[in-house]
Amino acid sequence: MTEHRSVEAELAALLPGWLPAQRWFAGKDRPVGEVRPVALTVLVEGDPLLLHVVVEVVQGDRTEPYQLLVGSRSQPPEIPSAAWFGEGTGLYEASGDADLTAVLLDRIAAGARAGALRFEPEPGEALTGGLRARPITAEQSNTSLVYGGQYILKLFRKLSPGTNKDLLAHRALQAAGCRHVARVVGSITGALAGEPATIGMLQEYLPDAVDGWAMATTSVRDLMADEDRHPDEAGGDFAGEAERLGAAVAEVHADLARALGTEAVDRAELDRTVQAMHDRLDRVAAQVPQLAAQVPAVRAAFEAVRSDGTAPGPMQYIHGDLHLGQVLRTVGGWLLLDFEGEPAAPVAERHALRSPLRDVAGMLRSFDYAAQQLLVGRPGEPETATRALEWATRNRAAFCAGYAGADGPVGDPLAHAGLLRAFELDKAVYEVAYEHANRPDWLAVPLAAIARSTDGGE
Ligand SMILES: Nc1ncnc2c1ncn2[C@@H]1O[C@H](COP(=O)(O)OP(=O)(O)O)[C@@H](O)[C@H]1O
Ligand SMILES: O=P(O)(O)O[C@H]1O[C@H](CO)[C@@H](O[C@H]2O[C@H](CO)[C@@H](O)[C@H](O)[C@H]2O)[C@H](O)[C@H]1O
Repeated sequence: MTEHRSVEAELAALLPGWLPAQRWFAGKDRPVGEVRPVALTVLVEGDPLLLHVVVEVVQGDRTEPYQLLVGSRSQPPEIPSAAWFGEGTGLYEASGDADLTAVLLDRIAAGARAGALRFEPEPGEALTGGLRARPITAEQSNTSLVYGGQYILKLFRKLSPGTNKDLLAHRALQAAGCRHVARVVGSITGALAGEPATIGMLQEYLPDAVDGWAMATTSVRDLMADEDRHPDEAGGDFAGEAERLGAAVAEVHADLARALGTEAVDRAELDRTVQAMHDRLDRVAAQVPQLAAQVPAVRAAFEAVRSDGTAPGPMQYIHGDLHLGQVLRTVGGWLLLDFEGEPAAPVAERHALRSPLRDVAGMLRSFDYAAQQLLVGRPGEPETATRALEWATRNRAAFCAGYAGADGPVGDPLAHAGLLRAFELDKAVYEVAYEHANRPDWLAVPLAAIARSTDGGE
């Protein structure tokens, strides 16, 4: 068995090289300096060994805590090579080791404790233990494990003190009787600087659900397969689903407002909102030179919000990073997932009350992405580009109609055109930074959207 002290030293040496390659690592914008293991909890003792480890990642003047599951065993497990922290070290990220991760569900079912970690079922939940887990392979900001097709456990990678917003929003919506979220059945709480901090959320798993991104991009492909048809004539038309999705988002907004409260917007708040959009634009333009040409026009769209006198409706808890990959179509309707907000946003910002129009703007951007992703790496196909725009226009309109019809807190989103446009541009600016750091090939998608919007082309 490896001594835990030497594990700490090995992790401190290996993680600065390993962390930046992880999809869920949120600090890709600057180099990793020191990585300090600050809390080790033994979950499985002996050989194999499973440790829960909290590390502090130092990047210049920024220090952020992340969690890892660290495995070690004399018989190497069958796990992807990328899970090894370094060649020949014997230490690996253990979320893919099904023999070890079973213990997490069992501990939640038992309401167990381990060091500072508290494993708890939600009140009244009787959970089935003894299930093996497989990690979800999709690109994610966190790591999720599916237990026997029954439960899904999300391990939040970047940690923050208090109840994670995803858990908080899910619990509030569930208590409000909302039919558009998956049931929360348990949680894991750790400690950060002596304060409780959510580290995991267990939910019912919906095995037959399909995510909105897969459905929408299938519809786009179907359209492209027949060049004589328009989106409303294609067999795979998505507009009915887009409209139902709009209604689901409006209902979730109404439930969040009822459950967690609202705040009226005054002039000062509107000014802060506009200033925050300018500030983000400054930060992103400094990192991504390709944005430079659009900056003046984007600024003008932000300023128009100040002068056009449209109030963004009451502020409330919102989803915060809504896109087609965050919604699941089940036989019973649409579900919204992952209420954490933008992965890069500081925790106070994620919990801040905001205009629900931001979520509408996020989803409208996503319809644009679903259409434009086909053009990534295929410039110079004007016919395809026109048809992609047609698809996006139809589905964006259907989404807004669904939202308006379900009487969400802002009524008809299109009645707030100036603000909606500003929020969409602000989101696209965020996406420019996101793509620049994570998927440079896709940078053209938000850049083209900004160009279209500021040329008055949308
Ligand atoms: N309750 C669920 N049932 C089925 N699949 C789910 C469920 N919750 C999440 N998923 C799947 O897991 C993926 C990642 O979930 P998400 O909450 O967005 O994690 P992350 O915060 O890591 O992005 C989703 O895109 C979805 O495919
Ligand atoms: O789902 P996450 O919380 O990890 O969100 C991050 O990653 C998303 C990509 O996976 C990113 O979304 C952007 O790309 C999507 C297509 O892949 C598109 O549908 C979204 O509209 C677009 O914003 C998201 O911005 C980021 O926070």
